[in-house]
Amino acid sequence: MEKLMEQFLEQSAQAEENFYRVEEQRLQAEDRRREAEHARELHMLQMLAQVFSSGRPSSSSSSPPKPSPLARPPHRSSGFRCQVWRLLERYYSLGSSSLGGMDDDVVSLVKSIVPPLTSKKHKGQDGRIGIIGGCKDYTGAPYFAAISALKVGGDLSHVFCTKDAATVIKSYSPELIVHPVLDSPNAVEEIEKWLPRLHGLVVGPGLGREDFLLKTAKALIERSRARDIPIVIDADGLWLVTHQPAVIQGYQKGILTPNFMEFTRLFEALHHEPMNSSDHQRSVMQLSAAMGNLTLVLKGEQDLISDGIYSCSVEGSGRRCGGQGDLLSGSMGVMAHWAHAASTAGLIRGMNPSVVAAFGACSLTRQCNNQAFQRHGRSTTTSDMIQEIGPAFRKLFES
Ligand SMILES: NC(=O)C1=CN([C@@H]2O[C@H](COP(=O)(O)OP(=O)(O)OC[C@H]3O[C@@H](n4cnc5c(N)ncnc54)[C@H](O)[C@@H]3O)[C@@H](O)[C@H]2O)[C@@H](O)CC1
Ligand SMILES: Nc1ncnc2c1ncn2[C@@H]1O[C@H](COP(=O)(O)OP(=O)(O)OP(=O)(O)O)[C@@H](O)[C@H]1O
Repeated sequence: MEKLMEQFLEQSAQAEENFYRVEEQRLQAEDRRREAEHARELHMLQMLAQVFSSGRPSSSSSSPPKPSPLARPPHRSSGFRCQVWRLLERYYSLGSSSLGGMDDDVVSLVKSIVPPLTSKKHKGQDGRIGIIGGCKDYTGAPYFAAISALKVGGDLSHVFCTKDAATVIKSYSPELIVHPVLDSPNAVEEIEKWLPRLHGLVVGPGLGREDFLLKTAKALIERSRARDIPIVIDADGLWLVTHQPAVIQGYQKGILTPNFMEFTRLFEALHHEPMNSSDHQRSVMQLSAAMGNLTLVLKGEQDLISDGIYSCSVEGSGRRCGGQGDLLSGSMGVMAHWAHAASTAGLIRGMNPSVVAAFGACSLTRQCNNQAFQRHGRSTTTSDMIQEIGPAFRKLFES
C-alpha cells in the first residue's frame, strides 16, 4: 500500500512538473509572438508617423520625440487628419515604454487637477460623490468605493443602497452618508432629489443584478446624464450596460471600468463576435468607438485607457484581492469631478478630462496595492490598500 502511495505521489509530481514545463514553453512562445507583433506594429506606425507628422521634428527609429499628452489633433475638422492623428497617438503610446516619460507627463496633468487645500473653501466643494450600489449580498463593494472617494479627498460620500444593506454599511463607517432607498418603490425620485447636490456618480459596486435594481440604476444614469454629472460605471453597472449600451453610449463624461470578464461580455454584446484576446489595445479602441468614444478602462496587468490608448503600468504587486476595483471606481468618481472642473477652468487643455481622471485613479490604485503589499505581502486586502491611499496620493501627486 505504502509503495503504491509512493508511486502515485511520484507520478503526480512528475505530471505537475510536465505541466509547468509545457506551460512555461507556451508562455515563452506567446511572449515571442507578442514581441514580434508589437515590433511590426511599431515599425508600421513609425513609418506612418514619419510620412504624416509634418511640423513635428523628424524621429529616429530608436528615439522618437517625446509626445506631449497636452497636444491636440492639428485640425479636428478634417476626418483624414484625425485618423492620422490617432495613428500617431497610437504610435507614441505604443512606444511609451521605451519613452519612459509618458506616465510622468500624464501624472503631472493629474497633479494639476488636484484642488488645493485652502481655508477659503466650504465643505462639499472638493466633491460630493454618490455611489449607486449595495444590496443583500454585497455590502463591502459600495463601502470600499465610498470610503476611497473620501480618502482621496472628496468631502462627502453618499451611498444609495437597499434597505437591508444600509445598516451594515453604516456600521462599517460613520463617515459615510447611507440612504436605504434603492429598493423602495419610488427609489428613482428619492435619489433624484440628491442629484443636484452631487458632483459625480459611481454606478455598480455591489449593485447586484436584480431586474428592478438595474432598472433604477438605468433611470438614474439617464437623469444624471441630463444634468451633465460625470458617471463612472463599474461591476454590475456594466452588466446593465452590456444589455442596454445606449444608456451611456456617447456620453463624454462617462467612464467604464471593466475587468477582463466584464470587458469581454461588453465587447461581444456590441460586436456580436468573439473578441480577439491577443490584442487588448485594439479591442479597447474598437469597443470605445462602438460606445461612442467614451472613456474605457480595461483593468489588468496594465490598465489600458482610451480615448487613444494610454497605458498605466505603475508597479502594483502580484496580489489580487476582491474590492481593488471598488477602490479604483470610488477614487475615479472624485477625480472625474476634479478633472472636469479643471477643464472648465482652463487648467487642462487638449486632453480628455475623463482620461486624466482614469489615469490618476489607476496609478493610485496600483500604488496603494504596491505599498500595502510591502507591508502585508500575501495577506494584503483591500482594507490594507485603503489605508495606503493618503501616503500613495502624496507620493504620486503631491511630491
Ligand atoms: N466585498 C464585496 O462586497 C465585494 C463585492 N464585489 C461585487 O461582486 C459583484 C460581482 O462581481 P464579480 O467581479 O464577481 O463579477 P462577475 O460575475 O462578472 O465576475 C466573474 C468572475 O470573473 C473572474 N475574473 C475577473 N477578472 C478576470 C480575468 N482577468 N480573467 C479571468 N477571470 C476573471 C472573477 O474572479 C469572477 O469570479 C459586483 O457587484 C461587485 O461589485 C466585488 O467588488 C468584490 C468585493
Ligand atoms: N494583473 C494585474 N497586475 C497589476 N495590477 C492589476 C492587475 N489586475 C488588476 N490590477 C489592479 O487592480 C485594479 C482593479 O482591477 P481588478 O481586475 O481587480 O478589478 P475588479 O475585478 O473589477 O475588482 P473588484 O474585486 O473590486 O470587483 C486595476 O485597476 C489595477 O490597478
